[in-house]
Amino acid sequence: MQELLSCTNVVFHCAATVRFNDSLRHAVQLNVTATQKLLLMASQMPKLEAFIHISTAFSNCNLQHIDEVIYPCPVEPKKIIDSMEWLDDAIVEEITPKLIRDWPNTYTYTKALGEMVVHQESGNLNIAIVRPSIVGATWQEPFPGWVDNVNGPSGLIIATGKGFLRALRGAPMAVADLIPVDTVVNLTLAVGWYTAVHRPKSTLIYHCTSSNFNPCHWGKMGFQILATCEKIPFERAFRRPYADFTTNTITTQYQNAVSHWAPAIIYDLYLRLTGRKPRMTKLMNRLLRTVSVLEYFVNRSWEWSTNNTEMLMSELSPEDQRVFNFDVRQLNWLEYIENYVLGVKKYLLKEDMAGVPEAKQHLRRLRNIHYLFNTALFLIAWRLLIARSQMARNVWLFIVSLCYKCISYFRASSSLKA
Ligand SMILES: CCCCCCCCCCCCCCCCCCCCCCCCCCCCCC(=O)SCCNC(=O)CCNC(=O)[C@H](O)C(C)(C)COP(=O)(O)OP(=O)(O)OC[C@H]1O[C@@H](n2cnc3c(N)ncnc32)[C@H](O)[C@@H]1OP(=O)(O)O
Ligand SMILES: NC(=O)C1=CN([C@@H]2O[C@H](COP(=O)(O)OP(=O)(O)OC[C@H]3O[C@@H](n4cnc5c(N)ncnc54)[C@H](OP(=O)(O)O)[C@@H]3O)[C@@H](O)[C@H]2O)C=CC1
Repeated sequence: MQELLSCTNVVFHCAATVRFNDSLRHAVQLNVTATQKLLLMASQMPKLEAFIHISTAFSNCNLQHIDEVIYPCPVEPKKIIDSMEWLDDAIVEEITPKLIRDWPNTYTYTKALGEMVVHQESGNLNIAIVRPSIVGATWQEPFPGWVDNVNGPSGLIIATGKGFLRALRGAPMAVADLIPVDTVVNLTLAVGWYTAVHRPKSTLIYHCTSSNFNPCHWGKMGFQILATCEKIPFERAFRRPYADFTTNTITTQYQNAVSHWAPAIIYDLYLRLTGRKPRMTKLMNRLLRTVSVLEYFVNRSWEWSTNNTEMLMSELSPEDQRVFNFDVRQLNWLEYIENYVLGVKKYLLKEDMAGVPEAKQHLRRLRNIHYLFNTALFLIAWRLLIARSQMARNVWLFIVSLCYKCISYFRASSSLKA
């Protein structure tokens, strides 16, 4: 502690819980109280030049247009911190929806409270806040496509590529504000420099977002994910990668029943019959729970102003603009998404490119199974219908006699020609 206090020049405060479903108590402890404690610690660092707090562009996701300012919270963070000390878990759980109001989860809510704490308790510290949007794999450094966790889109890319995720409730034309992690790091370092050297009078907030500079939509992103998974498939896929966006509750429920639950149940039945432990319904349950917490962000578009970020870009020398590049206008989304999917394959799934021919062969086998299964299903349904309905029987007899007549006609005409 003594060494940290006496030697630290710049604090980059990234630690947080990013789980959307964390209990309010835990999220407050990590995202609000810990921020307060770190500020207190920072105030005892004589050599400190700058304190950079990492928040999220979604800390005010209850608003549609978000400026680079701190918005007031409905309840004072100090009151929330105090109440967590004496309320028991059951009561905290009960009052959570009332406290978080129109924030979709405890994560975004406590990140907003964390910003307010930074604002209120900055004292004489030289502070800035960086708000990244949805952090994705690297764009350039150390190499394209590097990723090390399943947060944000990465987990859903795996689920899509492996053929588990077939439908996602989302708006294909909604803005997908993804930002590569190396861009976030470059901007954060540049903010550290600017805050330490220029010492702005007030706390500046920097939006680290892409949509203002180079917008992309979920439809385009989803399309490129599928195209890459088709070109360079993941190994041992459950089904061929195919997915679509659904737009209302009924189609979502239909897709969940037919495309998610039915194959999982059938596969588990097959596992049971072959003496193995069923696992697909459990996995599907987990996937759909994950999808349900993420889909809020795929159904809406936000606008973030980026005046401070643009100002910072113009303050950097041409050499620093190159080294600490955060200008996403140069980013080619299709190339980026392809590298992202390949990065997921390599760094998360630990799959080698040498396995691609076998993975393609596996997809061809899955396609044949799919055709066979559909044909069998159709024949069974048709047989049942014929057994029960006179009209279906008549249609069937009509089709059979028509086929018979056609065959007789072609036979007769070919023997006449001979
Ligand atoms: C007109 C044009 C038409 C065009 C049409 C074209 C059509 C084209 C076709 C469309 C194709 C569609 C393809 C779809 C492709 C998908 C791409 C879309 C992705 C969208 C993603 C949006 C993400 C938005 C995120 C916004 C974030 C805001 C930014 C931030 O500040 S926060 C950081 C982000 N935080 C997270 O992501 C955390 C999320 N995780 C959680 O909240 C929790 O972990 C949980 C998921 C709720 C689960 O919690 P539990 O308590 O149940 O368990 P635990 O946490 O222990 O985890 C259990 C296991 O689950 C794994 N896991 C965790 N997160 C994910 C995840 N994101 N995805 C998958 N799996 C996850 C975790 O690893 C555990 O696994 P285990 O260790 O093996 O048990
Ligand atoms: N991922 C995203 O899309 C976005 C993330 N952010 C923000 O970026 C920051 C980093 O997030 P991300 O990298 O995605 O998340 P991770 O969960 O990967 O990283 C969180 C970090 O916090 C540390 N941490 C968690 N709990 C504690 C604790 N009690 N004491 C000390 N350290 C702790 C973790 O350390 P350890 O590894 O040792 O557990 C880890 O290094 C967060 O502030 C998040 O809000 C903002 C916008 C988007």
